Amino acid sequence: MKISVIGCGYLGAVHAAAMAKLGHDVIGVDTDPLKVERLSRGEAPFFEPGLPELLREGVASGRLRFTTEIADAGDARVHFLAVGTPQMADSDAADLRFVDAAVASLVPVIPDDAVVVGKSTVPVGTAASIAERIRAAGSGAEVAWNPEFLREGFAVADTLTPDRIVYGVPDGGRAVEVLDEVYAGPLATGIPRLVTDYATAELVKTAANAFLATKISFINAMAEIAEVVGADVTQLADAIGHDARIGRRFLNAGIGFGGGCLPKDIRAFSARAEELGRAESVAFLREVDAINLRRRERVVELATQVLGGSVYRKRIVVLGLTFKPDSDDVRDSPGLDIAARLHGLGALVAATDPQGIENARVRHPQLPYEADLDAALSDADLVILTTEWAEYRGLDPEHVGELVAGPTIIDGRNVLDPEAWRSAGFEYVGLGR
Ligand SMILES: NC(=O)c1ccc[n+]([C@@H]2O[C@H](COP(=O)([O-])OP(=O)(O)OC[C@H]3O[C@@H](n4cnc5c(N)ncnc54)[C@H](O)[C@@H]3O)[C@@H](O)[C@H]2O)c1
Ligand SMILES: O=c1ccn([C@@H]2O[C@H](COP(=O)(O)OP(=O)(O)O[C@H]3O[C@H](CO)[C@@H](O)[C@H](O)[C@H]3O)[C@@H](O)[C@H]2O)c(=O)[nH]1
Repeated sequence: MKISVIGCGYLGAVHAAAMAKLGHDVIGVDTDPLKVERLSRGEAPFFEPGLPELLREGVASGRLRFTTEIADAGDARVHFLAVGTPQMADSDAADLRFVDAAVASLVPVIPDDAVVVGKSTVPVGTAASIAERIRAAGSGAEVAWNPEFLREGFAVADTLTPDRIVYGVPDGGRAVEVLDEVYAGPLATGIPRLVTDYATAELVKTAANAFLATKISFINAMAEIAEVVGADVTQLADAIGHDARIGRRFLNAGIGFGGGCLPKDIRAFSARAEELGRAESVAFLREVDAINLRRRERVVELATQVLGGSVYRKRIVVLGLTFKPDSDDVRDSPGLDIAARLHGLGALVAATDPQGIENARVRHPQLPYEADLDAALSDADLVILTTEWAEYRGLDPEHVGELVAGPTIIDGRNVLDPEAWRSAGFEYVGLGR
């Protein structure tokens, strides 16, 4: 089937390449000419494991093309909307200007039998209002909402073999049939598919991210208590996680969640609930956000403590600037935020990351970056692990001990073996343990 994907960022580029892998004829549309140029050469414009191979394969097969011209996508049967929905600069609400612009550019170039499929994460009510706009413009194109649940770092596998596929569709339309054809490959393997209305589909996505964020803040709240009484939050998580009703996943306490999704999505949900007169229904999400942001302050507090009362002029190496490993994404990254806070307090920060330095530099040009890990560690008074990249988890404490000036490490993700670091002469500080 001929498919277009509008917006080729972390979500859209992967979706476009995955649709080509499923055998479809795909055109990706993005307003950023540099991104389109790189994608057209089969190169990934960001770091995502497995994506370069998929892009190269798709472009070489002739089934995957990219353009800046929306008109080039006019003859596609299905148009996936995958543009960004960031937080507004001056409020918690989602900024829908890219969605609005994408729809406005699309409507004049598509025929009446086209299906416009939203994948971006939007406030509940958006799909219905887009459908209304399309009708008002005199187009017969149908709108469906098909939220995306991929995780960065696992985006390719999550797209090709998702846990579930959700369609929000209008009654009596053709979208279900068309989407079943798009996803025939994954559906044939037995992946659950749920068909519902627009509002439910939009809320499924928002609710999923709200639940995940709540789970992380719950365990971080337990970490705050554990810190006071000398308990170990990782053992607590293991113990409660054995209860299948609770589950161990997403119970890793540490410096909290970041990224281009969970933080802005819970805030947008709160803002939308307020508009709907239901602020109190999700008031707990404000607390989830507050607990999460407190973890960053806590790390600065711990750094100050272990350095004898001040970080001023102390050499601190921050290991990890991306919001999670196996991604170059630094949007709302706790590690980068902590590095910037410490720098602001006069610490001599060495900020390092295997993939994120380039993006971090754009957001925080004032920070000193050091790409070489050993050079970053040299003469440090304090090491802080902020992103659990494999190379940081696998650090040899003896080797690090030879490089640093002061053997103290704050394990912001609780992923290191405290005993191994203590035996190498380090003061090991975990979060909530
Ligand atoms: N990143 C993820 O892991 C992920 C997962 C699930 C859902 N989402 C949701 O998907 C959406 C996109 O997120 P992202 O992380 O890919 O964002 P992104 O910023 O990486 O990508 C958005 C892309 O859209 C392009 N764009 C903006 N306006 C356009 C227009 N009018 N026409 C064509 N292209 C346009 C931008 O140039 C950019 O390349 C968001 O709603 C997000 O919440 C993201
Ligand atoms: O136990 C945990 C698990 C995660 N995190 C942090 O939470 C953040 C988000 O992690 P993750 O959810 O794996 O990353 P994303 O790629 O942002 O994916 C989330 O956001 C996407 C965009 O909406 C959704 O599609 C995914 O389903 C949802 O998991 C990261 O900073 C992690 O370090 C923790 O602190 N503790």
